[in-house]
Amino acid sequence: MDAKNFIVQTCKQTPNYDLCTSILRSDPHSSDADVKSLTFVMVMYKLDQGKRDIKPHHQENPKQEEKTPLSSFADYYIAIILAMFLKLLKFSTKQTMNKGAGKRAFVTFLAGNGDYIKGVVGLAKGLRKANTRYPLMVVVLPDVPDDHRRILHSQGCIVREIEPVYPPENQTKFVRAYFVINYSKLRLWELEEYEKMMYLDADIQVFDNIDHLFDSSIGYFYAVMDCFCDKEWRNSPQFKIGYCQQCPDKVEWPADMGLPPPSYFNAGMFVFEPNLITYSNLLEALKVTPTTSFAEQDFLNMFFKDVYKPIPNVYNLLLAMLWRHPEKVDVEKVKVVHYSAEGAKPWRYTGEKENMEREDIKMWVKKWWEIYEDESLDYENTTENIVEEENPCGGRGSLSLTDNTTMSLH
Ligand SMILES: O=c1ccn([C@@H]2O[C@H](COP(=O)(O)OP(=O)(O)O)[C@@H](O)[C@H]2O)c(=O)[nH]1
Ligand SMILES: OC[C@H]1O[C@H](O[C@@H]2[C@@H](O)[C@H](O)[C@@H](O)[C@H](O)[C@@H]2O)[C@H](O)[C@@H](O)[C@H]1O
Repeated sequence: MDAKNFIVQTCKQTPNYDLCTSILRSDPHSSDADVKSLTFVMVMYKLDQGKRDIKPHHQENPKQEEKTPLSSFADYYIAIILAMFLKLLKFSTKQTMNKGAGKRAFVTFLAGNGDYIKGVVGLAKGLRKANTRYPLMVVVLPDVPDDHRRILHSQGCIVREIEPVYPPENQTKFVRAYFVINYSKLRLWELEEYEKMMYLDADIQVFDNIDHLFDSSIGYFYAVMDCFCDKEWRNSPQFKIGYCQQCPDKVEWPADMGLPPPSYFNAGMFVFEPNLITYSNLLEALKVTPTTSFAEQDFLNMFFKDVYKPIPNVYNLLLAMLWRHPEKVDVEKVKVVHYSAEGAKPWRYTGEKENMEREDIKMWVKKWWEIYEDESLDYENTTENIVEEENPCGGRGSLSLTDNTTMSLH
């Protein structure tokens, strides 16, 4: 924000906009000042003006009775100015603090003009039903059509366009060709206006409030451990020897293969802190990292391996766990379901694919549809979209000397 606009924005918070802007613009120091400096300019002007106002009445040798009223007036005058200073300082601190401090949001990713839009709408309604306090941002690639964007807006989503991120040219075939678009998830770290975010794939549904995950300690990357048992892992050393991190004692990792792989997370759900330095490091690392079967998921596991903290699978139940590791699943406690198994996408579900005829799969698909089709969960039918009453006092941060700012000069 340029200095001129900064002065305008700052002076809008004071009781006398015109006086404020004329004072600040008259001082050469204002050209590149921040709010605190602008406040200082204001205070010094007022104090100086106050002395001038008082001076003409001030005789060379004021009579004693005159001196007392004048000095008490000066004290009162200074009290007003300093009260303004403190209020403006508090306002400016809040402004500084607002840059990402405390701001939180869920975020999902949408690419193409296909049917994943239904997944995002379902997710938006599920989060609403779970009474989350936080908004859902949808980062969209340029190929997401306007009508899909309109749908997202109509469901109360924050829609943010991002440019795709592509990995270096490489011969590796991804397990699914479209996984190449998932490298665009790296743009999430650019969202520095937020202090902490929770990423959720569009094929995820949230059935219970998980806001508490935002309170996790900073400096770590939180996600649920994945499973290596699906045939899509057939080219991996883990799959070839029947090893899975979900049951490390079932098939021990052979000593002659070195150390077992570090804990590996599913990249369909994670809690992270947007940060431009991390973002830059991610893009730099991507340039020199050969691509692998699970695309950005493999890359993110490599990049965050030293700060990754596994969280319980109730926060991202991969449906394949129901038949791969049923002993690790407590259905009653599940909060988040990830419809990642082949044939499990609710909006495409036919029940024909392997394991899709299971009763528990049918139950989870039915629960997804119940939310998706619940019109009471549409943004337009909820109280969220009632515009907040304009603050009769002129909005947040308005500077008013009548505020209960008490100050002692002693
Ligand atoms: O055509 C597509 C394919 C994928 N995605 C996004 O990429 C995520 C990961 O893809 P997918 O869910 O198919 O992977 P899975 O979790 O099933 O492995 C999806 O959830 C969507 O958010 C998308 O927006 N459009
Ligand atoms: O681009 C790689 C993807 O890798 C992950 O999906 C995989 C993973 O879960 C495997 O373990 C399963 O076997 C497989 O079916 C599934 O597609 C993420 O869910 C997705 O968001 C995305 O990062």
